[in-house]
Amino acid sequence: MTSIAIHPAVDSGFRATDAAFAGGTLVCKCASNPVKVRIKSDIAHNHVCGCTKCWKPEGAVFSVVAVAPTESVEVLENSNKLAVVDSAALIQRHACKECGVHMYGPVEREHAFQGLSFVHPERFQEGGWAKPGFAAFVSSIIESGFDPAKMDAVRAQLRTSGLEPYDCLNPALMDYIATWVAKKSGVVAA
Ligand SMILES: N[C@@H](CCC(=O)N[C@@H](CSCO)C(=O)NCC(=O)O)C(=O)O
Ligand SMILES: [Zn+2]
Ligand SMILES: [Zn+2]
Repeated sequence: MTSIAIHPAVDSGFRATDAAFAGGTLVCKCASNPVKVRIKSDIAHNHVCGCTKCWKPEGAVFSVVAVAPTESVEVLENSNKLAVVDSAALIQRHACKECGVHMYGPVEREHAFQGLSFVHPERFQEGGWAKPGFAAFVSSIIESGFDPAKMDAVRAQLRTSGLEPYDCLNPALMDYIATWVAKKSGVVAA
């Protein structure tokens, strides 16, 4: 059976991870004057995402995306090349206007993820970051034109790569969001 191009970092086997990884510098794809963004802490909840909004490298069906505290994010170079993709979205994805890479996406609105920024660790110039732990928004790949008849094959391939498929986020994050909502509404004590 032909395999599906999930994402280059997944399909080629993950690079070694380093428990001591404490951030690095994200670099866009521009050959000259690349945007550089420093992440001054480790990333968390790294996952592959099939949603239509996350940036994916050429040919990939999924993105690889994680979070870091927004206070750990600092644009180092060429900030003039950055623009927000969709100012109405929860995640304010700051993309390079020339090469299209999403460099960081802070959540500023009142939400369980407020204070976190979404980043694509494959753009770290350093190795060592934690590999993705699950697959999110898998059914959403159909919204980008993926053949619905191949969804069983996609989910099987994700599982083979150690990425349990979910059609939203994983249970830990969904429980985290629901707990935040329950505390905000008062049905659970804050
Ligand atoms: N079916 C939609 C889903 C889009 C979506 O909700 N994406 C998630 C995950 S992004 C990284 O995990 C999300 O939280 N989006 C918030 C936002 O994009 O601001 C689609 O595919 O478009
Ligand atoms: Zn660029
Ligand atoms: Zn996404």
